[in-house]
Amino acid sequence: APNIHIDHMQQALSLARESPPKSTNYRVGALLVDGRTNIVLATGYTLECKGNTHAEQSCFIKLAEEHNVLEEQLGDILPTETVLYTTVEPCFKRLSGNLPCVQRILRLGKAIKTVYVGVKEPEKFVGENTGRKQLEDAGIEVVLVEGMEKEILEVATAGHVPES
Ligand SMILES: Nc1nc(=O)c(N)c(NC[C@H](O)[C@H](O)[C@H](O)COP(=O)(O)O)[nH]1
Ligand SMILES: [Zn+2]
Repeated sequence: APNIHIDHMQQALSLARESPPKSTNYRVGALLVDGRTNIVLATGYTLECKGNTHAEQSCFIKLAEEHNVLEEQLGDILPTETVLYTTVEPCFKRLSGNLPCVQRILRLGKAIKTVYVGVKEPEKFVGENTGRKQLEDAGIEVVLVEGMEKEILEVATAGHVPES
């Protein structure tokens, strides 16, 4: 039977393929979905929105613009069972120093209850990603969607120089 989570993760992977390759980040795709209706509320990919933006962040920026609110006010707008799909798990630290997506998700915890991820973040940039525990400690469920790891990582690292 078609798995709705695989369907959404495949859609997120298609979005990731739109991201311009860069050696200092990953090409990621993300979706915000209404968990009750499975309606897609927003899509995003790395560097979609202006500046050095992440896929998850681009979803939030676009929705905030659409509803004419600040990003941190989206908790009042989003359905209370909102689900985030992201091909690579949300960042907990960014080498750029920009606000990590785990923090962006935590402040929307009133609405975002579940995060589906395609792969854990590789340790290349910031070592082990400890974001999953931060989300779970805040009552946000993090679920690994299995089976797409290889293609997600190929897309994510397309901008990287092959390891010598
Ligand atoms: N989940 C996730 N979505 C993204 O859209 C993206 N690019 C990353 N990447 C995580 C990686 O740790 C950071 O890209 C580096 O730490 C560099 O930080 P910047 O991206 O320059 O802020 N992770
Ligand atoms: Zn991020």
